[in-house]
Amino acid sequence: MKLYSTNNTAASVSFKEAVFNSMPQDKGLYMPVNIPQLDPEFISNLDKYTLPEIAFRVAKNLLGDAVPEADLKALIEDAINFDAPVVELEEDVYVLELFHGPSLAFKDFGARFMSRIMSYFLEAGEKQLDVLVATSGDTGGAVALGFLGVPNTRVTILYPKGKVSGIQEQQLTTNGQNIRALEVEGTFDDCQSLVKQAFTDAELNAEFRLTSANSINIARLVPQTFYYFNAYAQLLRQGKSKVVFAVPSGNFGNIGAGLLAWKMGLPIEQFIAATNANDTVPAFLKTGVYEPKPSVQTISNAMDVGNPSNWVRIADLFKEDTEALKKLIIGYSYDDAETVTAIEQVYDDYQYVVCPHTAIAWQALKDWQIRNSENDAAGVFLSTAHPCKFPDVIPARVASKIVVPEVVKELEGKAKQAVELSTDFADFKAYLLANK
Ligand SMILES: N[C@@H](CCOP(=O)(O)O)C(=O)O
Repeated sequence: MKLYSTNNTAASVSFKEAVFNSMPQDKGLYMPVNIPQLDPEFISNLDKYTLPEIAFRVAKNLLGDAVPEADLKALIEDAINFDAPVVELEEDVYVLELFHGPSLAFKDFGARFMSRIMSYFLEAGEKQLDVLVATSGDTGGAVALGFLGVPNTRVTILYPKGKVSGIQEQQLTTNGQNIRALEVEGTFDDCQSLVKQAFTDAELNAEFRLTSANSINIARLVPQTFYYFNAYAQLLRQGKSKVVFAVPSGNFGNIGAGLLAWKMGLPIEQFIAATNANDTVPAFLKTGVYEPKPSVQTISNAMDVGNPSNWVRIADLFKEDTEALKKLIIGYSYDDAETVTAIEQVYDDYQYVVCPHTAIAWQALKDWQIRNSENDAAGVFLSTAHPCKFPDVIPARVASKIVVPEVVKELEGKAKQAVELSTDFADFKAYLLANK
């Protein structure tokens, strides 16, 4: 597998280099030079395969010989050791539950695969890997658990103070060992820009071996393609072969992975990019003007991203063909009041509790289906996090129905360990240098 930079298509690095560099020095993002099509026979017979089998075939198709087959198989079986069921709620409305991993969010796919691939590539005696990660809520917890105790790695999580849920904060800040948390007096975008600046800082790069666990790292996107194929496999088992995916979207890594799956030949008819008030992409899809704005705080906090990192990858996939992009991806955005209404509606219609991000995707799917009533594709909305992570923003009558998993109960009483930080890069740099 070779990858280029979205800012320089002539550059070419190996998968291992792309994983460790995270992003090219020219500030673009890595993209595969080739996105090989999977055998159509395999795709039309996906229903015969298990999730680990599908994941292996998809990963092998993308990575080529970057990891020997037996090692790749073992790595996937270890990383993706939880399910991603598609549940039918009504005719042609399905939820893809992506919250059955240890941090109860879809980020477990990316974080667990990434920690294992990095650990696999790290050689004995090499310098410690310093993993930097910015989070608006869910990435941080998944990365913390994915890397906890992984030898020769240290994770530094930056999160916006007061803008993540109580359980998300506990997941980020109570781990100790090789995981540390920085509580930034700013937004997710501030956290993300501190991390990105660190990657281009000569002094920090000389001192540390820096890498990122955000979806700017291609190792996060590869495993996120698996569940699109696996969802299709489940639909095939129910006699459905046409599909539309509604994807809760913040940093656009999730939908970016779906588009990679589509490029590999998965017959997805439509992507619905569902956002909260941070509607940079839906606004672009309507007006043609791409105008990142500072993020605003919402109750679907993990999607509070004003300048989505992965949009450059998506634009790159379509090169100059904006019309094709706009045809395949439709954008919808909702404010907090609409989000709460959607949570209540989902509960009233199906006695099913969703998190605020998932509610937005459901609403977008329903709105799309109303406008496209002649289309008989199965509509699948992605459930990106377990609702128990957001008890305070879900109306009490619905929240009272949530069954809280054991892993959350275990967080109770654990002490928060976090260092407060300003949004000034000089402070972040000083912290890193003083805490080697
Ligand atoms: N939604 C994210 C924000 C970071 O996005 P990522 O996909 O680049 O890690 C979060 O929950 O932290």
